[in-house]
Formats: sequence, C-alpha cells, structure tokens
Amino acid sequence: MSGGKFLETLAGKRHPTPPIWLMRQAGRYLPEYRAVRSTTRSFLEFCYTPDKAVEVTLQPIRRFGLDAAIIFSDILVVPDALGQKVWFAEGEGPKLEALTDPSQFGRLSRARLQEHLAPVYEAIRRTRAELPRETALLGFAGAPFTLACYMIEGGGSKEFGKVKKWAYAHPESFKLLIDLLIDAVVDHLGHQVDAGADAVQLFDSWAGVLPEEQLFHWSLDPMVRIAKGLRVRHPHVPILAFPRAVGPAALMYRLPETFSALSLDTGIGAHWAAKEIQPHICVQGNLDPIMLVAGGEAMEREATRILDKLGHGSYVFNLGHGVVPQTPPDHVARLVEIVRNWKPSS
Ligand SMILES: Cc1c2[nH]c(c1CCC(=O)O)Cc1[nH]c(c(CCC(=O)O)c1C)Cc1[nH]c(c(CCC(=O)O)c1C)Cc1[nH]c(c(C)c1CCC(=O)O)C2
Repeated sequence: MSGGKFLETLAGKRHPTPPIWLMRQAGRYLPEYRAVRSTTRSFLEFCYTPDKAVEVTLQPIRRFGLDAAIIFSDILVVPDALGQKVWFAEGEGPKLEALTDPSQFGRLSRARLQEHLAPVYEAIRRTRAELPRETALLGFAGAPFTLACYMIEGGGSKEFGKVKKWAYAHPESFKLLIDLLIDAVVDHLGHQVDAGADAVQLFDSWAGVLPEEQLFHWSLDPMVRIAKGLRVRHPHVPILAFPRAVGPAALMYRLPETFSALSLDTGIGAHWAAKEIQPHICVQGNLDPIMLVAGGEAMEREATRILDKLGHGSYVFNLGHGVVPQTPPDHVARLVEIVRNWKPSS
C-alpha cells in the first residue's frame, strides 16, 4: 500500500513502533523554509505557488524522514476562495475583512472554489509524485466553526465575542454560514483527495471556546456532516479530526464512530485516552509543543511516557498542537529517534 505505516495504522494494522508526523511540521523553525518563504511577500501567494508549496512540504520529510507529509497551505484559503478578503500582516497573523452582517453572506460563493484553489490541488499532485511511496500525503481543512471565528472576528481573537454573540443571538443566520462552510470544506477536501491526498485532517482549533450544547451544534455536528459528505465521494479515505480543547466528554460524542482517528490536544490524559478512546478508534497526539522546544531529558521522558500509555494500541505519534517557530530542528530529529527506538515495556 502506498502511504506505508501511517495509512496501515489508520486501517488498524499494528507496527512495533507508531508512525510519526507533526502538525505544522513545515514552517518558520526550519531555516530552509525561511529561505523559500523570503522569496514571496504575500503568504497566500506563497501558498498558491505550487513549486514553493511542494518544496516546503517536502523539506521536513527530507530532513526527518517522517511517516506523513501535510500539504503546505492554510485553513484560510477557503474563506479566500469564497470571496472574502484575506491577508497576512507581517508579524500579526491573519487578517480578514470581517463579516459584520448576515446580508454579507450573499457575497460569498462556492462557484469558483475549485478554480481558485487549483494551485493547491496542483501542489498535491506534484508532491504525491515526488514523495517516497511509503510516506503518506495529508490534505486538510479548517472545520466550519474555526473558519467562522476568523471570518467574523476578522482575524485571531482572545474572547471570540463577536462570533459567539452572533451564534447565540442569531442562530438562523449563523447556520447559513456554517452550512455554506460545510459544503465548501467537503468540496475542498474532495478535490484534495482527487489530486492525490491519501488522508485528510479537519482542524477545529477554536472548538474549545464553546459551551457544551453550542459545541455539539456548531463544531462537532458540522464535523460529522463533513466526514459523511466526503465519504459519499470517497468512501475509503481516512479522515482525522482535531477538535482542540473540547475536553474528554465531547471527544466521545459521535466522533469515534465517524472518524478514522482523533487527534488529542495536550489537555487530554494519555492514560484516559488509552482506556476510553483507543478501544474504539485510533488516536493521534499529544506531546506538548513546548516539550519539543525544551528538548533534552524532559522531552525524552514525556515522549516515552506517552508512548508507554498509547503505543500498545492504535496510535500515531504527534504533538498536541502545531510546532512553534522557536523549536530547534535538532529536537525534532531527536524526537523521531525516540519514537523509532521505543520498546514496548510488556
Ligand atoms: C488556525 C490555523 C491557521 N492555519 C492552520 C490552522 C489550524 C491549526 C492550528 O490551530 O494551528 C493550519 C495550517 N497552517 C499552515 C499549515 C501547513 C502545513 C503544516 O502543518 O506544516 C497548516 C496545516 C501553514 C502556515 N500558516 C501560517 C504560517 C506562518 C506564516 C509565514 O510563514 O509567513 C504557516 C507556516 C500563518 C497562519 N495561519 C493561521 C494562523 C493563526 C497563522 C499565523 C500564526 C503563525 O504565524 O504561526 C490560521
């Protein structure tokens, strides 16, 4: 099977040591990334230049021999493709021309999504052709609630006051946006699989800001609908879910029977996950990204603790969130070694 150990693990096959890849494995912590990045001012233009996207996708694979590559792109290409203005301000993160009124939904349209995102699909096609057969290629998208956060807040946020107020006070119009995003994300993931992605991951980075009922309604149900919609087109493609910071109870709500793997943030206990989640579904995670910055014995002890808890079941080694820019690349190389040399204790 192409895609090797990672895809086999998602399909239920056990290996002596788990596969490993890292969220945000391509990025500013790598000098070779910064070198390519510096050739394009606009981040979105960079994402839409297949030569460059392919190159930076392959960089961490060449350097560390990880079991999966994730296509270099961003979750905000979807609002961009729907017609919302998106840009990245130097040192400030993403900015969007915020939606302030439901009447503005009318300006968003899926009609040109495939055409607009053709460079992403081209980058996937070329990356798949260049990757070793045993390395899986992941496509991805932001889940509707996280996309709505950026679209309504106009960028990052601490309180998420605008998006939450809109969802609570005007659920009918918020639903229109979420429904549009469900369809757009199914389209985008479907095109990524058509282009050669072996599996896809849905990132709901901000799901954890919602209280329980709202979380089910605006984050988890839409994720389930996306998985079902994608399976109509691609019945066998593995789909991973990353509903960040939702707590243990919410993870058990409809996700284990719907997805191929659940990606755990650092707040989920590995021991609990081994007992309660792993019997139902493969888990991925959940080393603290700052352990990777710290390195040394602290990282080794913590990575081994997680491996001892989860490595006996269906498991993909990863972080609990993305690699941060201050990470020393040598620590990543060491982490890969720790995972590959791990020996189950019993
Ligand atoms: C919320 C979110 C975004 N983007 C993403 C998420 C979900 C995951 C998460 O919670 O971290 C996902 C993402 N963004 C990027 C990837 C590429 C693939 C990979 O993981 O290696 C992926 C999977 C590249 C990127 N996306 C971005 C960069 C840095 C910009 C640059 O290099 O100039 C990269 C490498 C920009 C971005 N894009 C986004 C933010 C908040 C930022 C600014 C913060 C930052 O700078 O790290 C939105």
